[in-house]
Amino acid sequence: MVTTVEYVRYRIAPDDQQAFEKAYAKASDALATAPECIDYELSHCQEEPDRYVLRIRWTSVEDHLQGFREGEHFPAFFAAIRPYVTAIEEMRHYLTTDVVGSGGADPSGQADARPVTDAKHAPDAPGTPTIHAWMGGDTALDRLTEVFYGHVREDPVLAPVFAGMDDEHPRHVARWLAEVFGGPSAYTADRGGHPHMASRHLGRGITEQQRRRWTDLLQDSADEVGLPADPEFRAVFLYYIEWGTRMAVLYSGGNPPPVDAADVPRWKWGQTPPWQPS
Ligand code: HEM
Repeated sequence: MVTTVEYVRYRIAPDDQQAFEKAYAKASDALATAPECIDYELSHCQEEPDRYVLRIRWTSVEDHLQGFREGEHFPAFFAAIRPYVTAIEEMRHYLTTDVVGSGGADPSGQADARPVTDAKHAPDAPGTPTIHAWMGGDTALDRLTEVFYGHVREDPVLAPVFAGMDDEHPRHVARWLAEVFGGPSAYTADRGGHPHMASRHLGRGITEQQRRRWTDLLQDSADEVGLPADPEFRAVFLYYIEWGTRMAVLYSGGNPPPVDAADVPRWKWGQTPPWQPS
């Protein structure tokens, strides 16, 4: 399928690069919720470190220029990146050609590439709502984690593990889950991203019994707050939760994976895209 890809090339001085990346982490909230944006990626040049390339896949050039630019998400996006507009060297739309494919590298051979990142998940079809949007966005996630950690505090298996829990913990986990499920990158921008999340589990020695209770209570809470109950959503939700809790156990154990090895994983619908009447 032919797709519209926008490339924006920037030259950013070393002193401005941290602020630039932070600005884009903020701006990406708008991209993550814009129905015209399929996905995006900001890359930093290895040979010439003052160069960056932003790649955005749009549902069409018109959807970008009319839909997004004239829509509700653009003001926040532009406010974040406005200081860098003069640093743009090229901004163009390209159409993909038939030359596309995967390389010969074996992803499973990159054992240390854990935890998985986008690279292992095929993108959703254009126009598919994000999992985050499907489940009701940040409001639904806040409600979910509030109810869930309420149960955790009362649970004989989990209460001791969370005895020192910060009152803000439910909100932080909600922001993490939002990012995993294709919503805003607030956890990365404000909370330290994957390294912070992973390091919060180090040395905790989470047992299988605790892990299983965590997943059970989260699913009970999903029912209680009325998250969508369709098979496709619940399958992909549990896919992440099962993987995430098992990763938490690995991080909490004696030989944890490196905490800074990855970005926040971005879950896609995969085998079970949402069923929508045609
Ligand atoms: C999908 C599974 C999981 C996710 C997404 C998750 C998410 C998180 C996040 C984002 C934090 C850091 C919050 C912050 O920014 O401060 C955190 C901390 C923590 N997690 Fe997990 N976690 C998962 C599984 C588990 C499991 C299975 C346990 C134990 C049974 C656990 C125990 C803890 C504890 C004790 C903390 C520190 C809480 C505090 O002191 O405030 N996590 N988790």
